[in-house]
Amino acid sequence: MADDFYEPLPTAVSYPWALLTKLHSDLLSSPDTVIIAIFVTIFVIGLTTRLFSGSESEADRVAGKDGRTVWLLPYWFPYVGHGYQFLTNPMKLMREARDQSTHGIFALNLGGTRHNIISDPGLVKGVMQKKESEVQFHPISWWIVERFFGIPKRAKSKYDSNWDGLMQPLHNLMREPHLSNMLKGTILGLKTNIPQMISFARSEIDQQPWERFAKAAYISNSETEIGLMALMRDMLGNASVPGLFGSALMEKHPELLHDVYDMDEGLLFFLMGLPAYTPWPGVMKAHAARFRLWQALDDFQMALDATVDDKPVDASWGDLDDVSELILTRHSTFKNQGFEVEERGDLSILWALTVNANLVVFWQLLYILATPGLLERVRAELAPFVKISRPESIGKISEAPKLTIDYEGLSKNCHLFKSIYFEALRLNSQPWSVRSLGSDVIIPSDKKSSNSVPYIMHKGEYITVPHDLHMLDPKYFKNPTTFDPERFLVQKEDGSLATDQGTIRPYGAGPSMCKGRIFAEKECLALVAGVLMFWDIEPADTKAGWVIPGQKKTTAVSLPVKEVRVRIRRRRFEWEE
Ligand code: HEM
Repeated sequence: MADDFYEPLPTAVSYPWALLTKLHSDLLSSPDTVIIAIFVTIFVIGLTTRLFSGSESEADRVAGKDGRTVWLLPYWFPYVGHGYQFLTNPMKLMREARDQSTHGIFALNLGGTRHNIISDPGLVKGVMQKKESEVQFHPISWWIVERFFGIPKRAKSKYDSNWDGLMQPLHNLMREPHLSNMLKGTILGLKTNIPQMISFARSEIDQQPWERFAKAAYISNSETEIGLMALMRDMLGNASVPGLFGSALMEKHPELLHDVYDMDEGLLFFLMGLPAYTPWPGVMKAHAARFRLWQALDDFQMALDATVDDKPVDASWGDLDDVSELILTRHSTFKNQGFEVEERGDLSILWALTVNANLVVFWQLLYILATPGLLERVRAELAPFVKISRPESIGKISEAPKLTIDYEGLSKNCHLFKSIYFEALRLNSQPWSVRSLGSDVIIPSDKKSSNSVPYIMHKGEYITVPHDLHMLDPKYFKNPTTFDPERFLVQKEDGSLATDQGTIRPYGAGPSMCKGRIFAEKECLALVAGVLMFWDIEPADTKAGWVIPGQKKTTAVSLPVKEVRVRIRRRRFEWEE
């Protein structure tokens, strides 16, 4: 029989400990309380981490020099740090931190690694002037090349020993006479394609490839409805890819550009190392696109090998005599230095050539069309440099009018038009420069900058410069999210106008800065100028008028969240009046 009178003797343990033990055993005695216990534990860990994780910027010394440590933003969970907020809304996190930091510099903990984030242009300059042995780009570059472009690991030593040889033709993109040589094909493509941009054909089979991808809808023999983003994106790609890689590659692989876009949308998945079978939307699509791109480019490299060796080449490749100096020089390094076909990384060139510039042209054009009164001013500025001449005609049949574009003249003399290009880049690009630290460093600020404080960072940490953080900073740009066509116009001492890019860095910074930036500027200006002078464009929804869509952030230049449908007609030229 149970002893109803039995009571345990009080134990001698201290009161708080007994209370905690009792609380713990009470909590675990029912399933609901297990859940509560988990939440309480998470809350306690979060609160403790939040209280002790941040660190103020303090005076420090490295290699005999004085400086300050970087302020670390407090976070809620150990190891994860700011990782969750960074993945879900990096700009919100960084904008708020930037606004709280004294000198446009702060640190985040991302998965256990410390990232020093810089937006102050003076400090950015200081970082970019450091030697590669201290502030390193190479390890990051190889990581991207391997993970994103899928270059096999085994090729690393070949890339290490041939890095300069492979980069040289890219540096040539910024030097004459190479630049003009390499631009020739693209400009020729634009001059040919712009007058034929719209076919006014009812049937898809008779439409241009860019019209099909942009979902052209026949309205009449002189008017078409079409998606502006998809149209502009492919118009540039259909000139620049044949311009550098020769015309056969895209003729044989008409889906090539769209495979690049699909692969680009999977950038994060590739960098996270997700395999193709990961059950997550977009992963398989990105892998499949990358696979097809490698197949196309491997075939292309084999055709170049055979041409150089005077061996038979599949007739569909033609004689490949329109492949640019850039691609041929890299091919000769790949071939002569024993790179296997599957190790040759020109996918990176194809990607860099197409993903950013192809979207900038859409934003440039849209801003010009959507801003009241701007189109007329721009057309007046462009008129001396874009000429459209009467076509040859035999009887009633006539060719398309001929277009000539003085692309040098556009860059040198069309200041309003160029200011709009910079403004489109400022508003819609999110270029980042990332470095790892090979030793403890002290980052000085630019002497001209208002901030003269040098900062100390330690070996193993990272420096990340999200240039958009500066490009949208109200301290530097008035009404930073509003399009201002004249933002980059300056008046010279003699009263004439010029364009000044100022402190924006849409092409990144330092030694890794975009090698295609001059090429990009010229092709973007040429396409938009040609289209504006040749075609009349109106919003498809005349009631709603022009609407600038929100931005979907990508690797560097944003996509619109929604396509902009427009109606296009050919302009009437003076000989038709
Ligand atoms: C408006 C269009 C373009 C924009 C906004 C742009 C932007 C960028 C950015 C942000 C970077 C990384 C910079 C860094 O790490 O600091 C980059 C790198 C690069 N871009 Fe561009 N780019 C454009 C067009 C082009 C074109 C047309 C080419 C021609 C092939 C090109 C070739 C390259 C190359 C080769 C690199 C790698 C440079 C290196 O690692 O040394 N880009 N670009």
